[in-house]
Amino acid sequence: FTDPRDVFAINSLYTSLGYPLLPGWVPYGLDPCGDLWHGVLCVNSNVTGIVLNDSNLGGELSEGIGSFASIIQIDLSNNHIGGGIPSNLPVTLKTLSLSGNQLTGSIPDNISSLGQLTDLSLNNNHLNGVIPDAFLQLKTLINMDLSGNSLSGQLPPSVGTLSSLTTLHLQNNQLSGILDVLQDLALMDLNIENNLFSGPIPPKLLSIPTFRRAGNPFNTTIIPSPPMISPSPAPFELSPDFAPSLPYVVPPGQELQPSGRQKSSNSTKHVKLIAIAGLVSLVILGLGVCLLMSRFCKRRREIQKETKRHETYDHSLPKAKGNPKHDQSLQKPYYDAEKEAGLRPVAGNGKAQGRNMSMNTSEAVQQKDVKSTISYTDDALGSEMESMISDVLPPPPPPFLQTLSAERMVVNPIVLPITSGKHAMKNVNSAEFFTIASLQQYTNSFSQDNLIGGGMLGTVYRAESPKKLLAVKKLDTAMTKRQSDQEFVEMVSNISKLQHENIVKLVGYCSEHGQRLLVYEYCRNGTLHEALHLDDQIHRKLSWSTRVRVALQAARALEYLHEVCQPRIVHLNFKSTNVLLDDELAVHMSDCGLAPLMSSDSIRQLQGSGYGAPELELGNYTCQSDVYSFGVVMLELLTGRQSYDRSRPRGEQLLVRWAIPRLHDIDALSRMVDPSLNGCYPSKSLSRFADIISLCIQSEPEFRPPMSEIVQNLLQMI
Ligand SMILES: Nc1ncnc2c1ncn2[C@@H]1O[C@H](COP(=O)(O)OP(=O)(O)OP(=O)(O)O)[C@@H](O)[C@H]1O
Repeated sequence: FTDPRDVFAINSLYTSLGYPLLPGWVPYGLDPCGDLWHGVLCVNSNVTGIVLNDSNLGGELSEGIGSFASIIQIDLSNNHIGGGIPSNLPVTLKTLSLSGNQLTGSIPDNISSLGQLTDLSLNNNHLNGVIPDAFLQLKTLINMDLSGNSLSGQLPPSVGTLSSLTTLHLQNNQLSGILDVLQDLALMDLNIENNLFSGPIPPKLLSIPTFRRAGNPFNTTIIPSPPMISPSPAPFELSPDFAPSLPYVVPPGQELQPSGRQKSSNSTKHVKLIAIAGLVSLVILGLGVCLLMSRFCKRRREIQKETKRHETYDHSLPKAKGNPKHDQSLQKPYYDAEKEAGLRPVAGNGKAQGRNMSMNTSEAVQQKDVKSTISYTDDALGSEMESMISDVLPPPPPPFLQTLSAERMVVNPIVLPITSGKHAMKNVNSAEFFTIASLQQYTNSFSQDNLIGGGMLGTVYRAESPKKLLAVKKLDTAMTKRQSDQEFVEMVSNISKLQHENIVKLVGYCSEHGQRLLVYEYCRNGTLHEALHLDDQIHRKLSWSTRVRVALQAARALEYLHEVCQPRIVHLNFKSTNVLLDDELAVHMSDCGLAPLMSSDSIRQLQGSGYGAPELELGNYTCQSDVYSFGVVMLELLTGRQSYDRSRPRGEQLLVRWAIPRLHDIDALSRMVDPSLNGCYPSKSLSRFADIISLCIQSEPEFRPPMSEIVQNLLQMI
């Protein structure tokens, strides 16, 4: 008979996976080895492996798998397993492959106990949080793949002790910091693409046979080496993170030497290649500058024409802009500024023009302030010029064809438009373009301290810009890769047009180095989910009338998307975590206009969360699907229960299923009200609230009322 510890472990796994149909497997089976369960490898009476990759498994992994006595291989890759990674993995494991699932949460600390592990594949899941500092004992680990998740933070120091590691894949995460910790590893294959690593790249990494690193904002710091002032100096030394995007030209006859102390021919070749790439970038940049300048000239001519027209036909000023006086004051500064700055459209060298531009002090200060976050309006030519100058030709002097002095020189990170496609690097409607460097600065390199939370689409950070507090949503690359640059900018453009007091305002966006981020106004009081289920202090403030008001404001936001916007917008992810609250507990709905990013997987996840309307299962969703989700949020407000709560008894886990039969029975209804309200609600109001819910959560979408009707009903209650 199979070892009882293995029997217990495999049965608990079978249960948590939801008893999938697998040849030979039976619930509570006693002899998986003897009964030849499919995918179960045994030696005598011990389970040594479970290999069920690509088996269409769902459910979750159970903590019980820690009981396997001598298992050495678990391969459950390419299934649909959700939930977290168990915190007590069997210590005998050599291979753990959970890639291509829907695992969430963070990598557990207890991987530190897997002292015999050789292969770890957790790639292509939804893991988030930092990589734990838990690799000290993993001396036998050869291959590690954590790519395609939402891992953030810096690489922990113990990664540097993985002495057997040859393959490390970390691409498509949100990892940040420097790479020093990797420099002494015996890596043959390193992929760190599409993260937020910053430079400099340790020189040793450049000799890794396969080293892929695109899509990281490595800084462009150029630091001449100490030998510059020593008796036998190298001509100059470039930091090895000398990115192709840095416009630099190698002076003839001079040799580039990587900042590593030994000069290997390999790395010299590398640097030469990089220098050539730099030259190409220079040409592209030059062309870009000319293009921008010619655009600027064209725009200026247009504005001059427009102004003339306005001067002649004052009545043609748009009414919305208020009185003509105000409009004049709007127009004047940029002409004055232009005059004072001595700016004239010159088709020639925009660089020199930018540098020679004389500015009065306030303009200079203004230019400094707007370096990364320049506000762009069609009217603000001066601002556009500043934007061009600071985006394309940032001070200090551009490093074009420039020989380095013996002094230490640091060129601030230059973010060039080349990698971002022609649609990026521009403000879109009211949304400012942010550089990734500026967002890094505002979020302290996307530090854990600034991490607010994360969801299906990405991770949200608190960002302190000089102007105000912001929330930066760093979109998961796995979610955004389906969208082209143009589609992304169009999406930003659409979101930026949403203007409603109950919808979170999009302040700006960033699309650089393969990363896409959305920048929103910051809401201080968290989400309705937190207020209802996590934060006792705010929960106490949620009186009945406050709840009705919250419902009304959320309803108004959805009404706006469905019935005011043209074309109408389906939110598709309406839930209490997307109802943000401000200091006055007023609603600011988030994630509006992000439906184009939702994959079928995320929609499936939505269903599991208890908010998804039944028709989502068939891939159909309309505004009426939002109405259903709205009904679920109203249920949360009424009951104080979560839409799906695993900790409750089976029949009560799914809020809708539990609530439906109770909504029409007065006694049952009063019993289901959030106990924290202590009976403080008008019973008439309660039953009207329940009636609206019943209408919203009907399974037939066409029977659900439009949001405007719900708004009216809620208004009457108030
Ligand atoms: N503008 C904001 N101001 C303050 N906090 C915010 C803001 N936007 C999001 N958050 C916080 O970040 C958390 C994560 O938000 P996000 O939208 O990424 O995930 P979610 O809505 O919880 O889940 P999902 O994206 O899967 O629907 C939210 O729960 C909220 O606490």
